[in-house]
Amino acid sequence: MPGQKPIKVALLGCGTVGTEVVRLLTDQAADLTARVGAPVELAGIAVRKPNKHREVPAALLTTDADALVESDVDVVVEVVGGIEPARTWLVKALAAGKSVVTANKALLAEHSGELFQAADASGADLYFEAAVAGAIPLLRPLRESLAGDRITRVMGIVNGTTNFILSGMDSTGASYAETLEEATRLGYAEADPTADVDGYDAASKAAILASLAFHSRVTAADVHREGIASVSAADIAAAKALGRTVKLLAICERVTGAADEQAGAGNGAGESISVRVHPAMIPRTHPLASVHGAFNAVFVEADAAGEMMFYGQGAGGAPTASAVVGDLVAVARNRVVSGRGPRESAYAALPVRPMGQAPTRYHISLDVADRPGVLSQVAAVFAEHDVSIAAVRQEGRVDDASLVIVTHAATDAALRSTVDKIGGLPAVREVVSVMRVEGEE
Ligand SMILES: NC(=O)C1=CN([C@@H]2O[C@H](COP(=O)(O)OP(=O)(O)OC[C@H]3O[C@@H](n4cnc5c(N)ncnc54)[C@H](O)[C@@H]3O)[C@@H](O)[C@H]2O)C=CC1
Ligand SMILES: N[C@@H](CC=O)C(=O)O
Ligand code: NA
Repeated sequence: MPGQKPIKVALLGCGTVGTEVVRLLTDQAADLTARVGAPVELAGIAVRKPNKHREVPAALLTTDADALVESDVDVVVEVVGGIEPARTWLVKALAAGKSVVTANKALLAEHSGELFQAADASGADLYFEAAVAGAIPLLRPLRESLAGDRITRVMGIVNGTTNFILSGMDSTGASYAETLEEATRLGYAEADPTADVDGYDAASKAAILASLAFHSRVTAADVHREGIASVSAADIAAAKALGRTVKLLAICERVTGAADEQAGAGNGAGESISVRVHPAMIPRTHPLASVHGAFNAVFVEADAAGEMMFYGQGAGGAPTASAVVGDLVAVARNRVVSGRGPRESAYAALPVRPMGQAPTRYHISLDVADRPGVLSQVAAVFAEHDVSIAAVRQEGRVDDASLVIVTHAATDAALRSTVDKIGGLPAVREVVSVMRVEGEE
């Protein structure tokens, strides 16, 4: 490409991901030039403390991110994280016609409308493959490859830190604190790991996935969220005893039917969506059960394509940088040919169903008095709430018994009321574990 004007890039942030972005841009410079059709040139790297970045060229470092965004760059790559000042930088860059590549799921899950509007107004590109499931190509397949199909469900493990913790607790019996410390050391956890363990990170990713899958604008506030802090060793043991394991799942489903309209949740065409993040027991034979450590995996179901599974590294500096640089190549190539990538597609505007109306299944483990009639008392409470029982297992001990009940699908509200009432029965000594069950009929 002799004589071809370089594509100038501003890099905002140089931490776990940013350092690897610089390394890939340096190591792969010749190949990237060939793929883009022009050299890709780092014009500057905005950091907070330049003396802490000996691994990148000192001449490129600046503490003035605003000036770098306003300079004559073509693309702004943001790997700082958080809402502000990232939001202001990116809106400014897009408004000025600069393309943006970001890994910032928290920002996209709250402000994608504003960012896409700014991109549309100026004709710039907004790409964010790294924001969900790190290295795994997932958003581009949803936005582009499956654009001709009708997606019905997206379900997966999208947070590496919590999967690392849950797999560790399941396989080695390591403590929660030990595994979290290790995940932070390996660069998987967010700057504030409560975003991971409390499910905020997965909820942001679920919002992004649901928006793309269902052509609707879903924000993090629309996502029902439960983290893993309440998952106990007893839950893991109860799961194991029944051939199951516990995973933090992000589930985005298209829900159809007259029930939606009756509940005032539909869109007039009988469709709504359910978007939720919570721990769930899945069978050990389910493909998601074999996803260990910080790996991510996402199942996508579509009418014509059927079932697909995307699997790979969802966190860590180098894997995430792979997705960032892949997006950078795409937006740079678009600029070379004066083209544009796909825009936001939120035309379907499907409403999000409240969690209370979402159909789920429960696994309930109880410590009960071992005397005649207890099982029928418990069963009566299920019947009263119209919750159907799929399986019961009872193991007697000297003067008490362990009772495990698995339900059929029922609304979350009905299941919660059932568990509350059962906990108050005199014959029930303790509700040992309550967890949703996914991945089985
Ligand atoms: N680490 C991972 O595995 C993944 C991270 N991400 C996302 O990538 C982004 C970056 O993550 P990490 O690299 O892990 O974070 P990090 O905390 O390692 O790096 C962020 C960098 O931004 C710098 N920074 C903060 N405020 C700044 C400011 N005002 N001006 C200039 N620089 C500033 C910090 O000093 C730090 O070096 C986040 O949005 C994160 O959610 C996405 C997927 C995976
Ligand atoms: N903290 C996140 C990093 C990637 O998004 C995770 O643990 O998955
Ligand atoms: Na990805």
